[in-house]
Amino acid sequence: MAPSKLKIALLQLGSFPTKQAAIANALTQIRSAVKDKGAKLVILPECWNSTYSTDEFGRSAEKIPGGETSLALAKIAEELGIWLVGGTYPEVDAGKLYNTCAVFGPKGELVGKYRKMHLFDMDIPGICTFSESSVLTPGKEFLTFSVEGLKIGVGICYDQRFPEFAAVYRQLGVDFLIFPSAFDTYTGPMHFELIAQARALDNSMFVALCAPARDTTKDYVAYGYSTLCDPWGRVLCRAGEKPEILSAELDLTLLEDIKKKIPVLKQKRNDVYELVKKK
Ligand SMILES: NC(=O)CC(=O)C(=O)O
Repeated sequence: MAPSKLKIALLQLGSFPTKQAAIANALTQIRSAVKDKGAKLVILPECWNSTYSTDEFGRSAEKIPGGETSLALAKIAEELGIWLVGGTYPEVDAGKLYNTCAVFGPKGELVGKYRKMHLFDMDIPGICTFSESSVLTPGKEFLTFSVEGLKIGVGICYDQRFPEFAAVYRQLGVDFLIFPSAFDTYTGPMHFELIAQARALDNSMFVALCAPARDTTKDYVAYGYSTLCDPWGRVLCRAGEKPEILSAELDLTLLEDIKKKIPVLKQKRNDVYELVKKK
């Protein structure tokens, strides 16, 4: 029988002047999440090993697998025997750049990679203008994997704004949707927690948003406030602005509980409307 609990940790990582220093810090935090908090699944934030900027993507991009970040993450996943959702770092493949999340299993194997599907093109004059689509190529593939019977899906930050995206993962049988994320300090307070709760409740699933810590010396100031919601849409825990290990135990019995008590997933009117995943 599949276990009814799963210990996880969201690492809200601070920023560092070099990629090597960011990797060294991530390895220290991963060890602590596993050894001190007992996490079996560890999640890293969006763009945790470089500056989040369109100029930087090309400079720090690497091959996945094979690049230095992937090698370090694969090694620590194997050493600790954990599942590791490696946050995101820029990937280069056949001359194209992607914002990619690599997932590693307990033998250090690459379980799969997910490339951000919806690129972050926001224009709020005087506050935040960002155009990922000016340098990045969007992904097209969903990524799912299972940990102790729990089916998990991966999205990245801006993807969470698209309800259909999470609904497709629901159709694929996903019960835990993970988004490495880096909202800014304008949209973060308005939308971050609201979206996490909405996606969790819409789909009767756990939702984790794992963000970098706030660093006000950067051009793009990440909001922080990594958040975990349960299938009832309740916030189970949230971080503050600073670096933090946010650890939690998922009570997997809540999945069946809400599906039984509020059976909206069974009551979709597919005779009237329908969501279709292409391919
Ligand atoms: N950084 C993102 O991809 C998205 C974001 O910050 C927002 O939607 O707001």
